[in-house]
Amino acid sequence: MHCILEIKALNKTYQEAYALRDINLQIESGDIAALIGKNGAGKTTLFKCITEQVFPSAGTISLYGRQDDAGLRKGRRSVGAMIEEPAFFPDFTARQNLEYFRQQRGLAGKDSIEQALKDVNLLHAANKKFKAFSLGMKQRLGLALALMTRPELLILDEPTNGLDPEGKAEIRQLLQTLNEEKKVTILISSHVLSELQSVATRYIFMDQGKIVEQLTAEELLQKTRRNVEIVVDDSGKASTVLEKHFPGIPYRILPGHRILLSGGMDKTDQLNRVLHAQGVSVFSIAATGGDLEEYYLGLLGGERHA
Ligand SMILES: Nc1ncnc2c1ncn2[C@@H]1O[C@H](COP(=O)(O)OP(=O)(O)OP(=O)(O)O)[C@@H](O)[C@H]1O
Repeated sequence: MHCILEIKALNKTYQEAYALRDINLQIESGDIAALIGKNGAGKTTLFKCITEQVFPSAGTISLYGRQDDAGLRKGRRSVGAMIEEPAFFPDFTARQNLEYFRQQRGLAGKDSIEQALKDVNLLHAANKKFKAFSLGMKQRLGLALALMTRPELLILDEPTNGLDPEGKAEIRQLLQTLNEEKKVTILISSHVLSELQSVATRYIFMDQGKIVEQLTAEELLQKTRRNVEIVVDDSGKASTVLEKHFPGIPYRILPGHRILLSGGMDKTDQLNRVLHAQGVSVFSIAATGGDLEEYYLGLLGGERHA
């Protein structure tokens, strides 16, 4: 693991209004870092600063340890981005569209087109006109364009926006494959936490231009783990033991000899020991993951997303 991107004390103002305020951030190679925040939180502006589509008002950006102009220019060649919808030509095929951008951007090697189409599972539709694509296919073609430079860091601004659940799952699967097999580090934004929770390794929560919290996926899970589920041979006997020895922990008996405790995360060893000592066989005892969406709403407020 090494640091690919480092941002220090970054500010961006538009007509004196802060779009970004004192952003400090590090992205390590191998991360799938999810930038989560409501509309207007500053996600797109941050991405545009990294890709030099807008200029920061203050602060520094380093790519691969370099923040000088030449170093940043070199580093940006290893960054692929899909920030706003690329303006594909409706009457061009997928392949023709990519060829147009390959020439426009002066990218070497036509094989980059085939590889990018393959990476996003669009080879079968390479000769289909863009206007005949579904929204999910359009998004994947945008992703292919971002992948044509074989980036080490991929920046994606709400790539699942407007997609149906199947389209969202497809993009998630693609990102996971790119990350695991091609070792692409990914910085991705969304305003829906639940969309990213199965793939992200790190969460960066933004609100009103500021980073309000940064957590690894593991830390987020720890924070939201509240319940303990126990599987026993005899739930009736187990409930008697719980009431006698752990009167402060509310519980519910579930089908399949399961008992769900509201709390007790710090007492799993003790629970195990006491139940065994009282003649109850414990087959498993585990913390259950909490509701990450709830955590996000608690942190940032706002509406619940599906
Ligand atoms: N070109 C601009 N001129 C003036 N203000 C801008 C400009 N671009 C963005 N802003 C403002 O900066 C703030 C951050 O916007 P930004 O688009 O970065 O948020 P976001 O988190 O990406 O939101 P969304 O989820 O809606 O894309 C907002 O208040 C927005 O109105």
